[in-house]
Amino acid sequence: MKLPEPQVAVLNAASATEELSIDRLAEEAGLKPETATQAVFELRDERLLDVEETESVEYELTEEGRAYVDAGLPEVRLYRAAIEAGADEEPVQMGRVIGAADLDGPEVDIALANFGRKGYGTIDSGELAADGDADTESDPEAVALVALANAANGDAGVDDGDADVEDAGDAENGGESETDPVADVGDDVLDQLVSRNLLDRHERTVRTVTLTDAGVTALMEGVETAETVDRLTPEMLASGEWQDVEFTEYNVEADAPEVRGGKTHVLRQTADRVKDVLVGMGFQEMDGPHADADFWINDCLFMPQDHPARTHWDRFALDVPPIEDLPEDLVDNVERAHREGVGEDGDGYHSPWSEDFARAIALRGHTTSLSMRYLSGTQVGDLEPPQRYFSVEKVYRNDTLDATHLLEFFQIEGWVMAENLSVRDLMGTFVEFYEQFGITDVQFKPHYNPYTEPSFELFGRHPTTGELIEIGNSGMFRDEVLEPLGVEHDVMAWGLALERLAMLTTGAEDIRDLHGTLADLDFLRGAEVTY
Ligand SMILES: N[C@@H](Cc1ccccc1)C(=O)O
Repeated sequence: MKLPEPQVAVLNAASATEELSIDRLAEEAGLKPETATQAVFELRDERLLDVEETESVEYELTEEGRAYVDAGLPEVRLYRAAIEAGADEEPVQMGRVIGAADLDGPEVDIALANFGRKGYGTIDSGELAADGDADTESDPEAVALVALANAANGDAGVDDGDADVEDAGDAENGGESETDPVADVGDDVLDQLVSRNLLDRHERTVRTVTLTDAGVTALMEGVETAETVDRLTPEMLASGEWQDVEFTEYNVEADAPEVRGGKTHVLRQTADRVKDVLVGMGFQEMDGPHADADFWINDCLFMPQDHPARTHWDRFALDVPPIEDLPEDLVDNVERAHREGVGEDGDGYHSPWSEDFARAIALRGHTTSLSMRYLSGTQVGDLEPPQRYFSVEKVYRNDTLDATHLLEFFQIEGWVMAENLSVRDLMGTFVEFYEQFGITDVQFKPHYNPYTEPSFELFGRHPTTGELIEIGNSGMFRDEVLEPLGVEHDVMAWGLALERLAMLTTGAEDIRDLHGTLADLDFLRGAEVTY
């Protein structure tokens, strides 16, 4: 087998039985660590080496920690001074003890806090009492500090002069098995020292390398240095060897790692396609506020104010001032429709109706609020038939998250105003729309909405599970909706779920695979829609 020189050196230095760190391998192979690291990974890719990663934790004394190694912990100094002042016999004036303990500035607070915490004594109305039996000699924090300092000094100068102390299970840096100083110190003591800012904790990844069976076999069969080199190394540059070597030719057919560029999310692709289709069918786009007055979200739709969907269970209410600008005539008309009904035989709800509630702001639970705004003439003026409007926008519902429900999702809202519309027009529109997405068996089920009559739910068959899933809701707006708005023609309308459409076109079985924090990236990368 022929390999580039650094790989040959690393392979020869590696062992099948002993785990070696990359630094150690680099040293034995006479390579710079970065050259060795690269060679290690190349050899791993060729399955000649195994690389194992372990997290190691290192502790380093801070400047403050080092200062206490010599001077003693402030609380220990305070205790000694207290004993000398006889505070184990009877309480002593605190100021006297502090003075004698030679504590300055911030050390005073540190000493007092830890003195109490460790039960060295008590402080009461300016007097300090010491517990004569306290054993400051074996204070775990003090003992640990000294042990860590000794270990760090022992190491210093041997390697890189780093005064680091490593946690258990690490066999590098010198290798000689001394007892691990950190292993004897309990985790809670280490945590305490870190939180007192006497120790710094560093986490790092240590990679250890062993030969694989294939690596051993390769070595036994003989590994030679390839005559050509495939890259420049720092060593070649430093020695000038680069001038004499022959470089390997590029293999433009070699496998390369897969590079994934960004792509438009399937939901966005679906939304864009929906817009294209609807514009192609003669629709114009609506827009409007995500947070809107309940008036537009519900009252205009003849939704009684005590309807369950309007309770705090389903609604995301917002703690903001109520809406001010509502057309007064419209407010009156809507109130009248709710209380008394419309037309000659209209009846209304005869239930209380509060304008304050109507003006309160919430996140919209459907984009039918936009349809109300547009139909009322407040957005683009009064509209003469025929008119077609749509939106593909986000709505918010306090639902329970599951395979078919999200708390935020996109609705494909739409309506058509014309003279003499029938249910056939409504159904025909959906058939034409869904055909553009390859969905040819839309099914209709009679339904009830307070604002449409008749109403229909739409269902589509899931391509992989074969189950019928609900994909939309629709109907012809009632007079109780249209009359207050001043609309004198028929209006058919709908709200379709964009995510459900995407489930049918991508085969996603769980809506959460499509978007949100739980989205399945592999699924999304592979999801292909041919819109
Ligand atoms: N607002 C309805 C959809 C709908 C809109 C317009 C008319 C009829 C139904 C929903 O969210 O389910």
